[in-house]
Amino acid sequence: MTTSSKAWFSTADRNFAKAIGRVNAANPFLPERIAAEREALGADFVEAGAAWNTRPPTAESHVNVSAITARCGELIDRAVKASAGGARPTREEAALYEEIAGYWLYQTYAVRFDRVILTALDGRGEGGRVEFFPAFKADVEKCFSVFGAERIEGAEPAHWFACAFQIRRAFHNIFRSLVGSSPSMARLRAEIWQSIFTHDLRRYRRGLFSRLGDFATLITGPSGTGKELVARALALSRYIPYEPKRGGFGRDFAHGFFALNLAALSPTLIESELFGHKRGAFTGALADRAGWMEECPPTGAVFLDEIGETDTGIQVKLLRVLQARTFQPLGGTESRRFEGKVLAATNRDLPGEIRAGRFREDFYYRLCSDQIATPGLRDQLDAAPGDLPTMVTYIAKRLLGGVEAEDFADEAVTWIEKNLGASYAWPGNFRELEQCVRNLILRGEYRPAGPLVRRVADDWNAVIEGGALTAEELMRRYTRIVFDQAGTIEETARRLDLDRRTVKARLQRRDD
Ligand SMILES: Nc1ncnc2c1ncn2[C@@H]1O[C@H](COP(=O)(O)OP(=O)(O)OP(=O)(O)O)[C@@H](O)[C@H]1O
Repeated sequence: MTTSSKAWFSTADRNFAKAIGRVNAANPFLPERIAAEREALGADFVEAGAAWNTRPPTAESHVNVSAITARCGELIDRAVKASAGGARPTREEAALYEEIAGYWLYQTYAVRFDRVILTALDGRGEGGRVEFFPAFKADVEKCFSVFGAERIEGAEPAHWFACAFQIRRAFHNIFRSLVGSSPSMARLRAEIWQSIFTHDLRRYRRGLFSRLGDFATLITGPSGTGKELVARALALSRYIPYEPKRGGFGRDFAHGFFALNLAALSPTLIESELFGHKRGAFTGALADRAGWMEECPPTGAVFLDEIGETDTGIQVKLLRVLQARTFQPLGGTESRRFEGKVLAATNRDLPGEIRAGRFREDFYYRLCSDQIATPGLRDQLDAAPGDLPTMVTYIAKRLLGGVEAEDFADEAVTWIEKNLGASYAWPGNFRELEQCVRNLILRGEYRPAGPLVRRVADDWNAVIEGGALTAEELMRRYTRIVFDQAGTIEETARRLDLDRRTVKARLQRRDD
C-alpha cells in the first residue's frame, strides 16, 4: 500500500490484524493463544512443541512473538504514512489498527517492564517508580496520531501504560509462584488470569479495571496445593494507576497482600486483626490500632485463609464488608470503609458446611461469584510425570541455591521413585513434597505419615500370592491402603465407590 492509496490495509493485512485481535483477546495460558499466533503468522509460524505457554514470551525470547511484533511495527509505519498522505481509516480499519498498536506497544516495552517488575519482586528497587513512561507516551502518541483529533476511548497514555504493565506483572506473579506443566496447572493459571482480567481484555481496559474490587474470589482445593500462592498472585496483579506527575505508580506494586489465617486465631483476635481496635477494647489493647481492612489500599486485597473454619459471628461481619463495604473497629462505634478486594480460601466443602449449619448461605453466595480450584499434586503428576524433577529442583534451589540443587534433585527423584514408588499419592500435596525434600537434604530419607507405599505393595503381592486371605480381609486391607493414600474417609469412600460408613467400619476392625 502506498501513501496515495485510500485504504490503510490490504486484505492480507486485514486478516493479520483480525488474528492479532484474537491473540490479544485470548487467555495467554490456554492453547487458544498459540492457535491465534499460528493463525496470524500462517506459514511463518515456528512450532515450539507446546500447546500452551509455559513461560512468559517476549519479543526477544520467542520467535513467533518477535515476528508478529515486527509485522505490527510495519503496519503502524504504513498507517502513519497513509494518514499523513490524507487517507482516513474506515471504522473497521480503526478497530483493527487499535489491536495492532496495542500488541506492538505491549511487546515493545515488555523487556523494560520485566526489568522493573523482577527487581521489585526480588525485594530490590522501588516497586512504585518507572522511568521510561515519557518514551512510552511518545510511542502511544505516535501510534494514535493517525486518528487526528478523534481519540480512542481508553487510549490515554498513562492508562494504557498501567494496563500493559499490569498484564506483565500478572504474567510474572502467576509464573513465578506456580510450578507445573500439567493441563490442570495450565487451567489454574488460565483461571487466575481470567479472575484478574475477565474474559474480555478490551472491556476490562475500557472500564472494568476499576470495578473488579467488588468481586470477591473464593479459592478451593485440598490442603497444600498452593491456595495462598494463588491469592498472592491475584492480590499483587491488581490494576494500579500510573501517575505521570509523580513519575510512578500510585503505590508500590510489590505490596498490597494482607493475609490472615482465620483458623489460627480466636474470634476477638480475628476481629482485631481485620477491623482494628480502639484502646481498651480488650485486655492488652493499649492503643488504637488499624486492622487489615483499613490498611489495605483500594488496589490491594485482604486474604481470608481457612474461611471454612470461622464462626458465624465473624461471617456476619464479613458479609457486611462484602455487601456494604463497611466495618467497625473493636470497641469503636463509627463505621469505616473497606476499599480493597476480598479473597478467601478453604479446603472444606462449603456447601456441606452450609448443610451442617456451620456456614451461612448468604455469606457463601456473596463469596463464590468467582471461584478458582487448585488441583492435587497426584493428579498433576499423573498427567505430567516429568513435573516431579522440575518441582524437586525448584524446591531444592530455594533451599540449597544454584548448582548444588541440580545434583541433589537427581538424587532426590531417584530416592523418591525407589522408595515411595512412582505412583505415591502425595496426600499432603506440594507441601508434603517440600517436606520430603527437606528430609532428604537433612537425613537422606523421608518417612511419610502413612506406611511407605512401595513396602505395602510388596507385602500385598506376597499376601495375594499366598492365597490365604478371606474376601472380607482382602477388602479390609485394601481399604486401609487406599485410606493411607487418600488421607480422609470421604476421599477413600469416593475412590472405592463405597459409602463412608462402610469405609469407617472396615478401618475400625482390628488387624489380626
Ligand atoms: N504449584 C506450586 N508451585 C510451587 N509451590 C507450590 C505449589 N503449590 C504449593 N506450593 C507450595 O506449597 C506450600 C503450601 O502451599 P499453600 O500454603 O499455598 O497451600 P494451601 O493450599 O493454602 O494449603 P492449606 O489449605 O493447608 O492452607 C507452600 O510452601 C507453597 O509455596
